[in-house]
Formats: sequence, C-alpha cells, structure tokens
Amino acid sequence: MGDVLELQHVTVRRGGRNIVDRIDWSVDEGERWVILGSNGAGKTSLIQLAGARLFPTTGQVTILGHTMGRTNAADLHPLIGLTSSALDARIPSVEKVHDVVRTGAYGVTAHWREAYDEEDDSRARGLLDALGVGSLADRTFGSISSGERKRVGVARALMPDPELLLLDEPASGLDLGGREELLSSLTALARDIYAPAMVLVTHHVEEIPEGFTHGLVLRGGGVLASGLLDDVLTDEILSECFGLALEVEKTGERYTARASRSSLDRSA
Ligand SMILES: Nc1ncnc2c1ncn2[C@@H]1O[C@H](COP(=O)(O)OP(=O)(O)OP(=O)(O)O)[C@@H](O)[C@H]1O
Repeated sequence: MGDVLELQHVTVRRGGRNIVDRIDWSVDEGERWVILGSNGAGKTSLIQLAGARLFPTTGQVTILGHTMGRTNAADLHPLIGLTSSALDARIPSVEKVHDVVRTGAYGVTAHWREAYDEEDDSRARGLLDALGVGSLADRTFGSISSGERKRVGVARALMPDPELLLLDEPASGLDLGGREELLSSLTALARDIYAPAMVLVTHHVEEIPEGFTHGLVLRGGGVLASGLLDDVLTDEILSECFGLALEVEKTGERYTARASRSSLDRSA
C-alpha cells in the first residue's frame, strides 16, 4: 500500500472508451516517479486523478490516506503541489512573480484579499532563490521567459509545503538551455530528502531529471511497465510504448532515446 498514493484497478471512462484503463499503481514517500507515454496515452488524466482533480469511473484512488469519494477532494488540494501549462495560462500576466508564488499558499491564481505574513513572504523568496529565479521576484509573470515561468511554477507548487508534487510536462516548449536549467533545479529537489514525493509527466526520456527513481510507462490508458527506472526504460518497453524500434542509452543518470539504426536502414 503506497503511503502517498494508491490506485487500485482504476478506470476512467469517457466517450465510450477507457482513457485510463485498470491501473494499479502506488507511490511511497521519498519516491520520484516519471510517467512516460505517447500522445493520448492517459498521462494527464492520471496526474489529474493523483491530484484529486478527476475521479475514477471504477476502482479506488487513495491520496495521502484519503479515499476519493469518501473525502472532500478540495481539502486535499493544499497538500498536493501541481504544475502544468494549463495552470500557468490561468495566471494573469500582470501578476508579480513574488505574488504568483505567494498565492500558491492559498491555491488561487491571482492576488486578491488574502492575508500574508512575513513568514509567507520569506518562504516565497526562499523558494524563488532555490529554483534559481530569485532575481525575478519583482517582474511580472508575463515579462519572464517560458523557462523562467516553469521554474516559478515549481516554486509556487511548493509554497503550501505539499506532501506530493505533480509536474505535468514541466520541460515542454523549453529550449536546450532552459530545459537543462529546469532539470538541474528538479534534480536538486529530487535529491532533497525533505522534498515531497514527486511525479513528473513527460514524452521524452531526455527530460527525466537525475535523482528520479521510478517509471510508469503507459500505452492506450493502461500500464505497459512499472518499476525502477532502469528496469522500465529498456529498448523493448520504449519501442512498444511508442510503436517504433527505439534504442535507449544511459549516460550517468540521464537517458537518451533514438530510432534504432536497423529500423532507419529498413525505412531508407
Ligand atoms: N472528456 C473527454 N472525453 C473524451 N475523451 C477524452 C476526454 N478527456 C480526455 N480524453 C481522451 O483521453 C485520452 C487521454 O488523454 P490525456 O490528456 O490523459 O493523454 P496524454 O497522455 O496526457 O496526452 P498528451 O501527451 O497528448 O498530452 C486522449 O485520447 C483524449 O483525447
């Protein structure tokens, strides 16, 4: 039984098909999971289930000891940090970066009438510094680069001191420099023993930060493979996942993948 997250035979049915299909999965404290899969495999749906934002059609989802359907999901939201492009898009571009992070304490996207104390201010400053974007505190969210926005989003998600951190495609759309800077911040977080359990969604093995421990590979809404990263990031599993012969390489703790030479020769 995962002490952070436990999914038992979970299905989500939409439009007459299972977009999440009989998934069993558990996450324990200290684990750092990557969810990998092709477009439409069900990654975002799974993150939404893990974040108590989506409910199973059948099966049981238990988050931090609370079973969905028997608890008020909104009560769990402050315990779950979430970053996604959809969430970033809801933040007003005129909002100051410092406020973007502070408002994360209340789970709102714009400063209104919430009361903040000195402790909130210094926590927001500390998180921005830890993510390497402390110098942007007084800039507006709309004026910073997309890579900087992603790091501000992680700082914001950490503001309520969550017990579970969910990162939906944090590196998507970043250039090489922006990606590497973000990955280095996420590696520092992954290696911090006081950091929450983490789940990161990506399409690309190159976007897996060092320090991540486990992988869940999805195909067609179901689990293709689950376990320690090295056990699931194999040529065979990734080839089946993406429907193409792939070769995976590991250098240090980072992975790269490319179409296998033999499949390229065949298609030439
Ligand atoms: N409300 C809905 N009604 C019908 N189908 C839906 C609904 N929501 C999601 N889907 C479908 O469920 C599948 C899984 O969607 P999901 O967004 O979870 O996939 P994903 O792996 O995150 O995809 P991507 O990598 O493209 O972001 C997709 O085929 C999507 O079109």
